[in-house]
Amino acid sequence: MINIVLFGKPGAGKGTQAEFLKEKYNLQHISTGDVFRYNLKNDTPLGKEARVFMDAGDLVPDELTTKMLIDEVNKHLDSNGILFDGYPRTIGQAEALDAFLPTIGSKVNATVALEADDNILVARLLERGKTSGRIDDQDEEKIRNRYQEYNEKTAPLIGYYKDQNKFHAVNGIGTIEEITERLTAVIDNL
Ligand SMILES: Nc1ncnc2c1ncn2[C@@H]1O[C@H](COP(=O)(O)OP(=O)(O)O)[C@@H](O)[C@H]1O
Repeated sequence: MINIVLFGKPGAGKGTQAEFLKEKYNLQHISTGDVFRYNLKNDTPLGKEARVFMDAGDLVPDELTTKMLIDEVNKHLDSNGILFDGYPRTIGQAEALDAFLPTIGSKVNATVALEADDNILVARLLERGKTSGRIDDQDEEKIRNRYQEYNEKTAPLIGYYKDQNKFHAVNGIGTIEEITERLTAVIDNL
């Protein structure tokens, strides 16, 4: 398996790029945000637990998130590899992933980050909020809170993966095609 972590702030374009990368490299795309939203919509026990955190723009606690993630990975053990989108988002989650993947004979091969300026990203999210129906995209305060969560809890992962020589960053500003090309240039060189 080749496992790639797609990394970036809220609104950086991870979901958009994941659609292209999963096709190109025949990877299974796992978006924790999408799995949570599915559970919210269907009002499952997991959805009920996650809702209060998600609606506020807070991270869902690690234990709940990691359990869900492992369940998802276990559904796709026969895949060519996994494109992780939205996980890990804390050092605890990264450590959990590094503990879990070897148990299925696998590892994180690389982390690829989409970089963009906060002001551009906040504007993108507010625009998305007009049509997506996502509560967490409709209120600037909730968006700012997601950035605070990112800065406090997720940004330290850059150092975590740099220490493992697995961190690659690309410029996330440009057309969708330009950014896909930058990402594929990195992945093709792994
Ligand atoms: N790995 C994770 N750990 C904790 N919470 C998560 C994780 N992934 C998603 N969530 C929850 O789902 C929400 C939406 O996730 P996502 O669609 O990836 O958001 P964004 O567009 O902000 O990057 C997050 O704000 C958070 O509440």
